[in-house]
Amino acid sequence: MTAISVSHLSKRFGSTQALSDVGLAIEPGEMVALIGASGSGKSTLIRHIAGLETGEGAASRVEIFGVATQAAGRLAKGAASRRGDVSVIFQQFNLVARLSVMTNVLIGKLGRIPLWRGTLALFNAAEKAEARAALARVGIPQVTAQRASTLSGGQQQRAAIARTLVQRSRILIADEPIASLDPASARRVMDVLSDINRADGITVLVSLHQVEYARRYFPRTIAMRDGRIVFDGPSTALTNGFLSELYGAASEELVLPEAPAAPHPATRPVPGPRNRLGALQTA
Ligand SMILES: Nc1ncnc2c1ncn2[C@@H]1O[C@H](COP(=O)(O)OP(=O)(O)OP(=O)(O)O)[C@@H](O)[C@H]1O
Repeated sequence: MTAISVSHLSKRFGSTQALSDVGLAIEPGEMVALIGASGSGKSTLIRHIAGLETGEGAASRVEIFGVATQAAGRLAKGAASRRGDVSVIFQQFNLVARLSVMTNVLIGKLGRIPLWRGTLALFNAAEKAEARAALARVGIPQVTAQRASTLSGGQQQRAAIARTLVQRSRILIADEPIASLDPASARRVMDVLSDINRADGITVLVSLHQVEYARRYFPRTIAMRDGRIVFDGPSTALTNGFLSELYGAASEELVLPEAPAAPHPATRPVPGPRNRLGALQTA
């Protein structure tokens, strides 16, 4: 059964056509990159898949594991119960700053931020052990008792991933999770996402600006431009030459300057000097 199915999804904001007849299908256990220049519609598509917005048009439809979460511009009955299957990590605002990391992770058990905020008393020992194990799994066991506001950007992303593990969602969607991270932190976050995809079979969809990360970590890439999907296939096909064909001048936003048009740079060093994150070093 398909994990994420989107068909004929369109969305307009005023005069901006943010999504135009978008269709895609992602199978369980896939790890898929969603790339595109700024404003191409990545976040809007993610919000629709997550059930945070509804599309337009009689034929528009989003299904999660075969169950419609929205159709013809309306949230479907039972959509709320499907939300637990999908965790979304945003670039910022993933954690409640003044709560401990532990509490933030345990919030995954509730699926929402509790009104009572700030107490661990409602969780039992097994749940706390699960949260600790999740934090160890993402490589930050030492921050368990710290306030979320004290974490670095990369640690915040990893704590958000730990919360997803505790929530036991079958689909993890991350919207630009590495956009504001230094290259080493970005790689750690990507390594954690790869690990939970491979080891736990969690379906992972990640939006990115930088195609180098898509090539390195994702077997499949979906590329958007002006609200449309312009490519959906193996990331190895996204050579710099092909990206230039797809995006024209906008490809500069996606490709490291001077990066080689290698089919799979994971096997080759990338000598590109800097992108907006800084120097991207090879692993
Ligand atoms: N709530 C909104 N109101 C008006 N316009 C919006 C709204 N949300 C998105 N848009 C517009 O829709 C288009 C797609 O935006 P979206 O945020 O999906 O792009 P994106 O690919 O995620 O960009 P970025 O990489 O910069 O985050 C943009 O032109 C944006 O300005």
